[in-house]
Amino acid sequence: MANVSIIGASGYTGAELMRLISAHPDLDLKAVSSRQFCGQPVEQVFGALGGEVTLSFVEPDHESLVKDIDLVFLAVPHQAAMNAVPDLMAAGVKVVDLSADFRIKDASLYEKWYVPHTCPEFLAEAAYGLPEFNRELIKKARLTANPGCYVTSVIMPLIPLLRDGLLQREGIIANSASGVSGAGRKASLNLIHGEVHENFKPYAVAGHRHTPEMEQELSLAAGGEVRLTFTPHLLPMDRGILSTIYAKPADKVSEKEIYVSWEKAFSNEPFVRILPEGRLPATKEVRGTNRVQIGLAKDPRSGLMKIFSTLDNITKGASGQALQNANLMLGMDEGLGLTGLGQTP
Ligand SMILES: NC(=O)C1=CN([C@@H]2O[C@H](COP(=O)(O)OP(=O)(O)OC[C@H]3O[C@@H](n4cnc5c(N)ncnc54)[C@H](OP(=O)(O)O)[C@@H]3O)[C@@H](O)[C@H]2O)C=CC1
Ligand SMILES: CC(=O)N[C@@H](CCC(=O)OP(=O)(O)O)C(=O)O
Repeated sequence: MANVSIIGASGYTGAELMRLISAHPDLDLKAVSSRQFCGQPVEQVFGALGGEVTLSFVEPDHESLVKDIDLVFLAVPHQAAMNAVPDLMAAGVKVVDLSADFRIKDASLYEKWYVPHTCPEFLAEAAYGLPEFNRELIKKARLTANPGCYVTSVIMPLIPLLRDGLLQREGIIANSASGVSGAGRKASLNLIHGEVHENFKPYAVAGHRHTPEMEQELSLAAGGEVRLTFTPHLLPMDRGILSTIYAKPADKVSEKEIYVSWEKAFSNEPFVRILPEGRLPATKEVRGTNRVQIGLAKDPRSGLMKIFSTLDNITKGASGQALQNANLMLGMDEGLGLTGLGQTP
């Protein structure tokens, strides 16, 4: 049994962590923070957790979030996370950070896309929390940087193919669409029902901040620089991401070779499913699960490979993956608390 706490538990990823941890056999959730709901019982804010999570929210600096705690989930916006990390490290707790603050290894690149980094001394030791490719580092880490939601959907299918030299490094295009919960639970005019419902639109087209994170991990896999074109879109749904990725195969590479590479990388991975030829992923099939589903089709006219990847942005895109990482860091079975299936219609 291990004791855990959540800083930023009144947001979407924090609430999902509470939902998942309440079904985890070996984690005891001891404290959860929110400034706006401080003092209120969790079930008053999230009715769905009634009877399961009996805690009340505390301020983010409350000692119960750290004292006798083995691992803290930081489910706060970037910058708030890096402000908290030095004290958490000094207190000797393990941390899974769901924000972007420790994902990008180069502090100047981070500053270009986000804000100046205030504790770059922790960047080198932070494990990049994609267990399918980084399991051994995560097991030993005291700080894990949980990947971005779009990033997980895009790099999961591409890493093995770039490692195996099956795709050209130039000209990869990823078009992704996300449900609105990807933007968090804060109020914002462009996220109200009247703006989002019955609407579908691209955003951040000049450059989304997940681009450098994707390029960092893909370049590592390819052993050389990868530059990709990424365009996010806002979908009128609450959860889910579907990424459609276009890539040029390396000389004469067939679909069969792509499937063989995926089989090699993922056959023992419980949370990655490669769909058989002819079947394509759909967001509902992974809703509420920790799974990524991946499909493939070759365009016979252009010769491009079309790769389709779907996940739930809140689960495998954030809190489910965070729990998978926490299980590893605490020496537990990686899949504990994460076995749920998606929806049939
Ligand atoms: N939503 C998603 O699909 C994904 C989100 N992420 C990342 O996960 C993190 C959380 O996202 P999400 O849950 O969507 O965000 P929300 O906006 O829904 O929630 C943010 C939480 O952080 C708390 N918070 C905000 N500012 C501070 C602060 N300065 N100090 C302490 N607590 C603070 C808020 O509560 P209160 O203000 O009451 O204290 C709230 O509980 C972000 O870094 C996000 O980028 C990553 C992948 C996917
Ligand atoms: C729909 C939507 O708005 N999605 C968010 C997802 C990014 C996110 O959560 O970003 P970090 O974890 O990298 O901070 C966005 O595009 O900003």
